[in-house]
Amino acid sequence: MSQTQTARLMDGVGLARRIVEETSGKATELARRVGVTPCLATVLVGEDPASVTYVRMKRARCAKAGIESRLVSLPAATATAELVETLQSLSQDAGVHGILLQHPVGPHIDERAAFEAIAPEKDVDGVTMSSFGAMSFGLPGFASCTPGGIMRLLDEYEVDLAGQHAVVVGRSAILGKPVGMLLLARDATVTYCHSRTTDLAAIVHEADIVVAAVGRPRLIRGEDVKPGAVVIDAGYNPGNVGDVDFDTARTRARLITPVPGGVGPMTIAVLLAQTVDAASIQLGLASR
Ligand SMILES: Nc1nc(=O)c2c([nH]1)NC[C@@H]1CN(c3ccc(C(=O)N[C@@H](CCC(=O)O)C(=O)O)cc3)C=[N+]21
Repeated sequence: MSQTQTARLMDGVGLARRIVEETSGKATELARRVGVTPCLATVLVGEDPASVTYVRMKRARCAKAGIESRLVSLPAATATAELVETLQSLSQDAGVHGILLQHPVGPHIDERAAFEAIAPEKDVDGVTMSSFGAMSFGLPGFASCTPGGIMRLLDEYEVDLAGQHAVVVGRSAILGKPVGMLLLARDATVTYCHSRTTDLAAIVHEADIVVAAVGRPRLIRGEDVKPGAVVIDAGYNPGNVGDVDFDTARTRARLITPVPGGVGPMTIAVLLAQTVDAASIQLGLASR
């Protein structure tokens, strides 16, 4: 008899919806108490079609949640100094509670310098060194949205992390690296893999939890997955294709996130939640 198992899906759409509803309630309460609508400023450099789509999705979700969204569109040729000035002025604008600089910004811009121009208290996307450091040390601050969303999904499905081997494939500043730190903070045993890793498949095969975050379509295949593992696909390749070969991986995994409908909606939900939290803190209605 064939023993093909099918993983349970981790539903990012449903959980994101609940987080956005709760966030919307908090935004309404804030407006009622102090007459202020939480405001997220999104800075977009250039007109990369994928970025334009993501920014549109984020703004639509803000509107639904009662969050004001301010779009600052800059030409692709914008210099680092100009972008830094824009982010500094948004950082000083009392009407703006959260700032998101859409990544990537183009090769001629020093993206790190730009991120660092975001005031930590408005860094609702968790991209600054200050946010990364705070998160790594377990201090108050905002986590990067995708890592934050992944942790909420793992908690929703009651995945035990302590002592478990978590393999993170990818080491980007706002996804792979921080999700590894969050898993470590929960006592997982964390291995980072990346483009220079020798025998990726063998390491992934040892994982109780796999987080795929490299931007290589369907890199992680079913045969690489240890039977019973939890598979989180944080890839967002063109055409809504993840970093995991879903059809083969789901026959071995215990739990798996689909793309679309897994990590993506959670990223936006965490962004909105952190924007309202930032507003509450800035308005003196909550502490860090
Ligand atoms: N500073 C910065 N912060 C980010 O968080 C950030 C960024 N830059 N640059 C680009 C990536 C990508 N990203 C996604 C967000 C939502 C979906 C999402 O919701 N996707 C839907 C499908 C999308 C659709 O329906 O077309 C899903 O997976 O179900 C995907 C990708 C955030 N990013």
